[in-house]
Amino acid sequence: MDVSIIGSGYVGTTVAACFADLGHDVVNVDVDEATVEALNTGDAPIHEEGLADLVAAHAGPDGTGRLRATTDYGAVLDTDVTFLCLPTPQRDDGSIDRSVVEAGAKTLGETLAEKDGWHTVVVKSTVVPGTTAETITPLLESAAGKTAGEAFGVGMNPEFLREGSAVADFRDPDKVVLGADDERAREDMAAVFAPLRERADDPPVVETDTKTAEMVKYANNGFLAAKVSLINDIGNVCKEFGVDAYEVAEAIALDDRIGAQFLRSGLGWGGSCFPKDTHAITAAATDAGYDPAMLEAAIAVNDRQPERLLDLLDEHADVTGERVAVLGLAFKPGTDDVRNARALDVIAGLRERDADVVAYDPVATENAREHYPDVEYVDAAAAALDGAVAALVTTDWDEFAALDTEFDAMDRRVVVDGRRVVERRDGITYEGLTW
Ligand SMILES: NC(=O)c1ccc[n+]([C@@H]2O[C@H](COP(=O)([O-])OP(=O)(O)OC[C@H]3O[C@@H](n4cnc5c(N)ncnc54)[C@H](O)[C@@H]3O)[C@@H](O)[C@H]2O)c1
Ligand SMILES: O=c1ccn([C@@H]2O[C@H](COP(=O)(O)OP(=O)(O)O[C@H]3O[C@H](CO)[C@@H](O)[C@H](O)[C@H]3O)[C@@H](O)[C@H]2O)c(=O)[nH]1
Repeated sequence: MDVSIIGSGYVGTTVAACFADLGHDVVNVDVDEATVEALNTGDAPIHEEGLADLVAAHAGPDGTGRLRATTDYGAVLDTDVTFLCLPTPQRDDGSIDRSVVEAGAKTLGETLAEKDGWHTVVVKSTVVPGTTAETITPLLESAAGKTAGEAFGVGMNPEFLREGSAVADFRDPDKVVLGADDERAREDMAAVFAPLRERADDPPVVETDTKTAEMVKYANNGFLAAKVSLINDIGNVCKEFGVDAYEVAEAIALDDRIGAQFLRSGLGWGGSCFPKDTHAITAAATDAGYDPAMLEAAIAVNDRQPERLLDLLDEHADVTGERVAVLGLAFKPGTDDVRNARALDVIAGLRERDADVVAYDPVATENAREHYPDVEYVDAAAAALDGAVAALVTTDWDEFAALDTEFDAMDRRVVVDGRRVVERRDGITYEGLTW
């Protein structure tokens, strides 16, 4: 099929490259010229495992020609289905900012005014329940001067990929959720996903309406964020009793009803999704008249983990005017993304204590520099540890587990681990956040 993707960020680029790989002809539309140029030369505009190879295979001069990019919305006219993959960030009050996705829908609608024949628009952005039917569809209708269900169809297909394993997640999904308010839109979405179903060994497909599909996405992220907050809450209790939360987690994971995933306690969740999505659904629920106590508690527990790490540091070192190493800047390993990274909160706390922060991350330094330009960034963990009075472990990169004699270069060997990466050992004053 001919597929267009509006927005070529983490989701749009991954989905576009994967759709091209499934045999579709795909065009990415993005307002950012550098992104478009990168794709058209066969380069991935973002860092994701396996994405560079896929983009090189299908875009650029040496590609199959099945993937291209443009800044011109007119490109959607030659396609059958358009996926909206535009950002839906958080406003200051926590609620969802729909301005970009609305602007994109309006331009798309104006473009579809010129389309002869049927077209299906699929919202892939994460939007609060009701947005597709009550905001996007009317916007498309008024901009196109056409009626949904007659001239075009609208669907909602939430995305569950994780950063760092986005391509693998897309190729082997736990489920595909197809929300539609009319049958033809549903058929078009099913046709786009048909080759994936074949290749991925028939993952479960949930067919529903757009509002339920929207809610499934928030329920998924809310549940996972709350699961991590619950294990963090339990971990904090464990720490009070001198019990190892990881040993406890291993035992409870044997109960099938609990499961083994998302039980790594520590510094908490960051990233571009859990923080904004828990806030957005909490704000939307409150607005609708319901107080979502569990989701609010999940956010509250998460917000205090960085300060708990710093409290542990205070027990072992006065860091005023002292060099402190921060190991890890990305919100999780495998990505250069620092959006809502817990490390940024930890750095803020260290600066409040007038510490000299020296930070290291294998790939996220440049992104962190935008937040803290005057922090000292080094290109190896050993260089960060050299002369430091304490080290804080803030991202669970594998390479931190291999650190050993590098600790000898510290001025005082205090290690406060927020991610359970470093082994407790002789010669080091070691504190784990929940163990
Ligand atoms: N990042 C993830 O892991 C992830 C996973 C699942 C769902 N989501 C959801 O998917 C949506 C997109 O997220 P993302 O992380 O890919 O965003 P992103 O910020 O990485 O990318 C958005 C892209 O849209 C482009 N853009 C902005 N305005 C535009 C416009 N008017 N027309 C065309 N292009 C425009 C930007 O230049 C950028 O390339 C969000 O709703 C997010 O919550 C994200
Ligand atoms: O046991 C765990 C698991 C995760 N985390 C933290 O939780 C955050 C989120 O991790 P993860 O879910 O792996 O990454 P994301 O890329 O943010 O993916 C989430 O957010 C995406 C955007 O909505 C969804 O598509 C994914 O399904 C959902 O997992 C990170 O800070 C992790 O360090 C923990 O602290 N302990």
